[in-house]
Amino acid sequence: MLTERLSTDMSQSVKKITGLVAATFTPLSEDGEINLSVIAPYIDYLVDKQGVKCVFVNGTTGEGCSLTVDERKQLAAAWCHHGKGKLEQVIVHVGCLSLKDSQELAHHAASIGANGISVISPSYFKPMNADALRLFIKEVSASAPGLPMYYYHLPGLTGVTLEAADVLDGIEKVIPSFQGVKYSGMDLRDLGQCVSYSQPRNWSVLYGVDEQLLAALVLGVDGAVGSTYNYLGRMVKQIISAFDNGNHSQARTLQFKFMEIITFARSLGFDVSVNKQVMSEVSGLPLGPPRLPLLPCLVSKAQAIAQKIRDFSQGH
Ligand SMILES: CC(=O)N[C@H](C=O)[C@@H](O)[C@H](O)[C@H](O)CO
Ligand SMILES: CC(=O)C(=O)O
Repeated sequence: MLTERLSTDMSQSVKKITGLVAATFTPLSEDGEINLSVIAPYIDYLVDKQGVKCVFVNGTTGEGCSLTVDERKQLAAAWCHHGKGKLEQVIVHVGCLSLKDSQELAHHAASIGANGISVISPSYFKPMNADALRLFIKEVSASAPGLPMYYYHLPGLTGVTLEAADVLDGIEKVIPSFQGVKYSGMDLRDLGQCVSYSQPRNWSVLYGVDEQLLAALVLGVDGAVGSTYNYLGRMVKQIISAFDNGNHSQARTLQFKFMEIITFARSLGFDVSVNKQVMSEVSGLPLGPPRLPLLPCLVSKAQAIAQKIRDFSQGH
């Protein structure tokens, strides 16, 4: 009964996610095991050094799909536990190829006090149409009916080309806990349609392509989830403030500088592995190597990118 009431009222009672959400990296030890001892200092770094108080755990950046269900539970629990009183939102990504695994992770996320869950489309057997994907998300949500559910749209990696706006259409009728979308696609028309559908429903639309955030802000997204907010959170907050204050030329100047960093990083082969090493270099946190099939990155590469980031942060 309580769950039912919660679910029905959810979209009005859940606070929108605004501002920046860091998509966290997963610390591994040199022998490839998850290294939970880094989570507490990692949270302090995000809050104190970057002013970022929301995290998205076990997503793309966190190599979620390369981890076991048990590892994902341990990581989610550590983020929730150490984040208590420090973080505002811990969103746990629970997407897996197996519905059962996703349900287990959703149920677990509710039991550890996560603030929300998110799910990516299965990508081996792909949903045939938006109905099939909505059904999958619904079945995951049913394992954590009291937790806000955010659809994670990432066509570039899943290969699922359904438009997010089609997935959202009518989804509130099947999933009472549905609360928005993390949009990591490039299609601004589809993104705009998601914003326009979400606004009257009080859902959150979070953008996920950091280097073109400004375009998404113009379209009215509520916030952003990204890997680079781990180490460029402070800078990107300035882009958002400039935009909010109507100082568009300042917002553009900063976004262009940000693009320059990403362009440089891409010229060196920027992937999650390089990104993770960059975060280790900038923050000093020992995040360790990535897990196969990602290959460890040359430290000199990450150092070159980290230097660019430092120059940028110091306003050069
Ligand atoms: C595919 C992927 O990992 N996207 C990240 C999150 O959505 C982004 O934060 C990118 O890492 C970032 O925009 C740099 O290209
Ligand atoms: C970047 C992002 O949102 C993710 O790592 O899942």
